[in-house]
Amino acid sequence: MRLILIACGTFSPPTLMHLRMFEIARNHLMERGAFQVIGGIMSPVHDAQRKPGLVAGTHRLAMLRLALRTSNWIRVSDWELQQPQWTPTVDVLQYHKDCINNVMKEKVEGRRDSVLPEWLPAEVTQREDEVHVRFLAGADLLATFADTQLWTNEEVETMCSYGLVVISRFGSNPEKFIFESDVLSKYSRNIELVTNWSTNNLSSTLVRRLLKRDS
Ligand SMILES: Nc1ncnc2c1ncn2[C@@H]1O[C@H](COP(=O)(O)OP(=O)(O)OP(=O)(O)O)[C@@H](O)[C@H]1O
Ligand SMILES: NC(=O)c1ccc[n+]([C@@H]2O[C@H](COP(=O)(O)O)[C@@H](O)[C@H]2O)c1
Repeated sequence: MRLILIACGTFSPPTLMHLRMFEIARNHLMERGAFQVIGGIMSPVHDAQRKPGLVAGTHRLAMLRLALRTSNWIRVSDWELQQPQWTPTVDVLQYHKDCINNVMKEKVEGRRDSVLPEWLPAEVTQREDEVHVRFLAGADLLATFADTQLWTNEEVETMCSYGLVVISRFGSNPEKFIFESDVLSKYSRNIELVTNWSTNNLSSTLVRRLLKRDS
């Protein structure tokens, strides 16, 4: 099964752990044998999210591009930043999935109408079998699914239908969290939990704090 992993987040700033998250997920899925991870997408959130410490999207995009210079499979998508306002994550997944399907359809029909986006892996058009999109997140983001102020039940269901790949994070207990959520339990087969054995509590918040102190 061909798969593209997409991670949405603030990336303010991007850290080594954001990149490690992709590598850990891809290694795990490839070892399982059933998946061929053909690409990774990092989608920085719109400035309208207004989270404290969120630097301007142009800077976050530039930092992500620099961070991903040496990666041959993870790319940045600026689609969220280009929108007039914040986009719910289900729509971000839908947009990228539709775009992949369109490009594949054009290839099958011998057309080349659309300009290929920078985040689209070349492998997409090399075969005709479906490319699945899965949401990649740390366990702390999964935990926010319980907050009905942030996510509706329908959104959580849609996210689970795409499939989730969740990387363990210090202080989070995703197994317990899934068990305690009716929706997540229902879709537990679509949630791939991956243990990060080289635990590292690096976060953008910590980097911002240290930078502010010049340390
Ligand atoms: N150390 C880590 N281990 C596992 N996942 C991580 C780690 N750091 C970030 N992530 C994941 O990366 C994604 C994007 O994170 P985001 O930039 O939104 O927040 P953050 O890195 O936790 O930063 P902040 O400290 O500003 O909240 C999320 O899914 C988050 O769970
Ligand atoms: N309902 C939603 O679609 C929803 C809710 C909360 C966070 N998110 C996304 O999760 C990512 C991380 O956001 P926070 O940094 O606020 O946890 C962002 O990309 C944000 O857009 C989406």
